[in-house]
Amino acid sequence: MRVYLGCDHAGFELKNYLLEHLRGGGHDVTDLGPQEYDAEDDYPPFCIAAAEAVRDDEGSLGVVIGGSGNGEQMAANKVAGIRAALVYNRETAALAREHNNAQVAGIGARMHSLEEAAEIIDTFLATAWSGAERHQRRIDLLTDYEAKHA
Ligand SMILES: O=C(CO)[C@H](O)[C@H](O)COP(=O)(O)O
Repeated sequence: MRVYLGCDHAGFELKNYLLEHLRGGGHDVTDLGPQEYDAEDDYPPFCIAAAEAVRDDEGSLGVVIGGSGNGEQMAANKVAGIRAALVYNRETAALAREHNNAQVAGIGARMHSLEEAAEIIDTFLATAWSGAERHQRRIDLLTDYEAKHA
């Protein structure tokens, strides 16, 4: 799986942990930064860059990481066509793929151990979109709204 990562200072350690963990698991992982720890940095540019990379690479997935994952998920969702879901356990990670066909997971590094976060992200990456008609219908309604703002 091609995977794009972005974070802020609060997610920096987990981002680097996931980079090694996912590469060790055979994933093709691209780090959209930051490359250096900066306690004053801001998550939007890094998370938007990760979401844009996913948008431009059909079939890839992204992970955006912060303290809570909330703002990171919001940033990713600003990229047209991207569905980013906050994942906080294995079930929400699986449902984000099965029901929402989310291409990006947001996760809070302050909410989990490194190992637990890696398990959640492993689940997100390993779970397939169900393709169920009712879920596609709901996604289509979101896509329509995004296109028309009405
Ligand atoms: O989770 C986040 C956004 O949703 C950020 O990582 C968090 O707000 C950073 O906080 P601070 O600047 O106090 O370290």
